[in-house]
Amino acid sequence: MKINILTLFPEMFSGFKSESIIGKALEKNLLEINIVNIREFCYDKHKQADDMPFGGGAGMVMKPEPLFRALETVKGKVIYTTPQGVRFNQKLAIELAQEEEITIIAGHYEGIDERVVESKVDLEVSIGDFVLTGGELPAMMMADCIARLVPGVIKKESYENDSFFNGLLDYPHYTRPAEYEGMKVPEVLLSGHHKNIETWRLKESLKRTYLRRRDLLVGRELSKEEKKLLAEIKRELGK
Ligand SMILES: CN(C)c1ccccc1CNc1ccc(C(N)=O)cn1
Repeated sequence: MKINILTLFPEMFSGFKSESIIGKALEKNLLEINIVNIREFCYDKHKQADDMPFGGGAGMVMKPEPLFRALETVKGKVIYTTPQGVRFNQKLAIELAQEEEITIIAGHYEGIDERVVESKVDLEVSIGDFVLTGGELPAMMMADCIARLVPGVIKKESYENDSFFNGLLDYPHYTRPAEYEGMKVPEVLLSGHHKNIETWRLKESLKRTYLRRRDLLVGRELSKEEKKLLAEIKRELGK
């Protein structure tokens, strides 16, 4: 899979590409992340990437020419990160991870000229209802979320236990020491009894989802076991 990111600030992506899981995945050529510097496509003397808005008003708008030129050099579905977009989520990440190549435009200033959106952008995506100085962090977040779904980037087991993978929030995690500052790890996790551990984890996931994100339970089919555990949870909570 290849992810192109068009940006005026390529240096923002150097750590993202060199460190940790993404860094290793790129080393192993499991995927490709191609950072395209929009500035290189500004052919005028002052390399102007933005200009004043027609109709007046504060702020600047990213010029269409450099973006059209930069888009000529990449392929795949074109995504534009903007507060006006559809909400990014794991489901969309999974869909995008099926693509051979995608291109993400990281906007700046007040955004990009609408003619680029109308004629080149396939999907406007928002990572949440808040405003950032630029689209680079949203682009990085989306690339991270999509990259970890590419086979080989993370171990299959941990992907299968992802929050949202089974439609529930994740269960609590513990590691050594077994007791710290007087706080003990739940006994069942030390028992080596895999079935009991699996049941405890499922119940904790259900409890957390029920308490923190009951909306996630609305659209979700519950297995017989999950229904039983949820009934236990409600009794225990006295709700
Ligand atoms: C400057 N702004 C407001 C802007 C306006 C239009 C496009 C891009 C930007 C860059 N900023 C962004 C981008 C995305 C998100 C998001 N929620 O996904 C938040 N902020």
